[in-house]
Amino acid sequence: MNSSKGRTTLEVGTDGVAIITIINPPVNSLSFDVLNSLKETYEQAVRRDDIKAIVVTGAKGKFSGGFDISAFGKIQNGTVQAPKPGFVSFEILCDLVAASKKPSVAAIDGLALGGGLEVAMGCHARISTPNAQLGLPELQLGVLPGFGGTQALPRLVGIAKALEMMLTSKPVKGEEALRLGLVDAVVSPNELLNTARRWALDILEGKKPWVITYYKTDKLEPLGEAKEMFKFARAQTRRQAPNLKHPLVCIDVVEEGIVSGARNGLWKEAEAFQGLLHSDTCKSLVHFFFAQRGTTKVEYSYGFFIRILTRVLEETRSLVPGVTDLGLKPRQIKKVAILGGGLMGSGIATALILSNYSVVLKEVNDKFLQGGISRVRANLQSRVKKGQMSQDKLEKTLSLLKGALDYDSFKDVDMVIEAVIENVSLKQQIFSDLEKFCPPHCILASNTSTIDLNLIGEKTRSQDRIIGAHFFSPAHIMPLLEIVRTQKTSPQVIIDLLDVGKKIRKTPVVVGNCTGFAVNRMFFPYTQAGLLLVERGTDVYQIDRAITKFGMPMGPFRLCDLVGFGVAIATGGQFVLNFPERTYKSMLIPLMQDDKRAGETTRRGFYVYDEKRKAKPDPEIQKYIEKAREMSGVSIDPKLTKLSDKDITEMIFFPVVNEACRVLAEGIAVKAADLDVSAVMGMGFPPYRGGLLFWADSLGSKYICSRLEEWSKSYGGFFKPCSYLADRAAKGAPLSLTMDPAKARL
Ligand SMILES: C[C@H](O)CC(=O)SCCNC(=O)CCNC(=O)[C@H](O)C(C)(C)COP(=O)(O)OP(=O)(O)OC[C@H]1O[C@@H](n2cnc3c(N)ncnc32)[C@H](O)[C@@H]1OP(=O)(O)O
Repeated sequence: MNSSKGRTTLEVGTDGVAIITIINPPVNSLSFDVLNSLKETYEQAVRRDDIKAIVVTGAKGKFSGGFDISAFGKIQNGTVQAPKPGFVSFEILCDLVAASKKPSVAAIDGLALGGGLEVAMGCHARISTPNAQLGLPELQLGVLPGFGGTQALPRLVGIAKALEMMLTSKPVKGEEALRLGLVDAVVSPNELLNTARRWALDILEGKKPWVITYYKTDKLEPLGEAKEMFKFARAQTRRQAPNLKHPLVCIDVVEEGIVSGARNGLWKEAEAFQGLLHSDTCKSLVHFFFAQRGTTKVEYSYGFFIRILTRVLEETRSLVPGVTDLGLKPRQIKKVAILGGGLMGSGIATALILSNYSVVLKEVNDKFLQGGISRVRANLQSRVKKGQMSQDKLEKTLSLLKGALDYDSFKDVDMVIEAVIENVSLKQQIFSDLEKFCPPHCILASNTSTIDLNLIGEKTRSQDRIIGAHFFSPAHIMPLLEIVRTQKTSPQVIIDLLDVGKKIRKTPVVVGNCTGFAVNRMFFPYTQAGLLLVERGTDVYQIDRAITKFGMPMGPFRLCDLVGFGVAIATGGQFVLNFPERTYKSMLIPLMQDDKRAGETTRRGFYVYDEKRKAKPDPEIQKYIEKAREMSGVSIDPKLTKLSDKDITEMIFFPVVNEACRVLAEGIAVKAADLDVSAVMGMGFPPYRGGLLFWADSLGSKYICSRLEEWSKSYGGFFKPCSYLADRAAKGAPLSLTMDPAKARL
């Protein structure tokens, strides 16, 4: 079939129980080699007279993370041939494992996800540890469970719970799995194998039930009730994910099995899996899966190498090039100080204490300090309200937070994150103070979203430990962390912050130092394109509708209302200053702000808001648009008043793609995939489109460039394609093609 990796082993004990172990580090994924080996080993176990019963488990405390996702791409591009439909679900799990005359028990520790759980469900019983995670997350990859999971899970836990687990992709832990009937017992890791062996023998001896999952019916809801559940699930899916087909296909497949029996369901599952595997959605989501895991691999870049080497020579210090390929180990960060208890500072403090870091929160006076601590408490309280945390745990977590009004407690901190207002001289003063009061190993991070880090650290001699830690609001919820490194930031400091980022469950992306870094650079043209179109006659609300239909959580105008016009104007100012040639200077937002329409907080912006914060279009905004149009000296363009949704999407997003190309060309990001992750996690770009540049490449650089050129002739330099984009379009090359590494700014 193919030359993938991994294997299974077979070991027989004196009790006549064979232990089949899946071995394929790091997560024991089910490569074709593993699956073939599993089949062979099982056949052997069934054949051998010295074997009475079978236990399946995974090596090193992990059952299995599911089908090998790296094989998806190989099947899609034809380098590997997919096994025939039903090879795993019928041939291995149904006809070999489940139908065997020897009982099988799955011993589950760590992960049993996707295909991993499907293998376990093929067995006659399952024993797990309390911390094991069991789930079918295939929908997150644009496919459905393809090893029989659509039929097995409803038969073990009921249709309603099975649909929930598949549609949300959320795993359950051992205890909940036991309550649901997904596992038969929960034991500690060191009792796991012995319990499973004994259980298998008990089945053989008739002391425990011999259950074939696919024939089970006791958990299935009656047909009438089931039909209602399918109807409800479809309606909810259409509402929540209108652009996605595969969740609906999954519901159809589950229904087929309920209406026509598990074998028919399994056939439909096998066919549907093959079809979905080749969909654009699956290709995009698989790309995103690996892009997300690739952000922490910040490897050697030639430009960086030269600079570091030069520095080594200059400073005769032994520094080594690269970042994550240097063999450096993250240092242990125990105590972190945060300066500023506003929205950002309190959010960052919340994220840190939730991951057991000791935090000192410093403010300028007691009133502000108490305000900051209350915000942290409120953040935690909302978790209690949602049932994600007990009140007891809240108090324990909060005890990790100490308040401070001076620098006395900074003498043993390992990292400081400054999160005060965006004022250069204030930040410079703070960083000189930090240099005095913090120990020499302490990392000095700033949460600035726009200011140049070299400027912030100008008055210190600690440039090598100054780094940007750019969180997104609300910091305890948003998953992205931009780690901004200057040319002087030491690799060790980057490694340390990457480690903290992962520990607080963020996706860290390392970027270079410039105004707006990566995410805000890409966000800027998003709003600007909206303003340009509106001044020339496109309807505000049609723009927002088209963009939401494309898959963004909200359009540019609803977003402006949410962040507030004050922030929009302040960041806009930075861009006008730094990139004047491509900034569209509209007075629309300042005009509205002058009239105390400043967004959601004032309950009026581009929309009006009721007490429940529900947004409603407001015809009154027309007067501001007319005034802004007059001030810009532009007139309505009839073509722009009747744009299709597709045209709107392209006119808003192609300038964003253009800016992303500049960010790549300048070496602010090292790889296109990092920008894909940043766009999804920082901007809300739909992951099922694979990220900004992956999506752009699906349309083609030539097409994007020609449209931008056409618009730039009619509407000015804002649309002018940058040389990186124009160059790739001329060559017919993808935008994600690796740049010349010598230009990297990292
Ligand atoms: C037919 C079937 O129904 C279809 C399927 O089974 S599809 C697969 C279903 N399984 C999944 O979706 C699980 C995907 N994996 C995950 O969610 C997470 O990796 C995890 C929860 C297993 C582990 O998370 P975490 O500990 O944070 O480690 P993480 O960095 O994500 O992964 C560790 C490594 O394992 C790899 N990996 C994880 N799951 C994998 C899989 N199923 N196949 C191949 N590689 C996998 C990751 O790419 C990463 O590789 P790297 O070190 O080279 O970057």
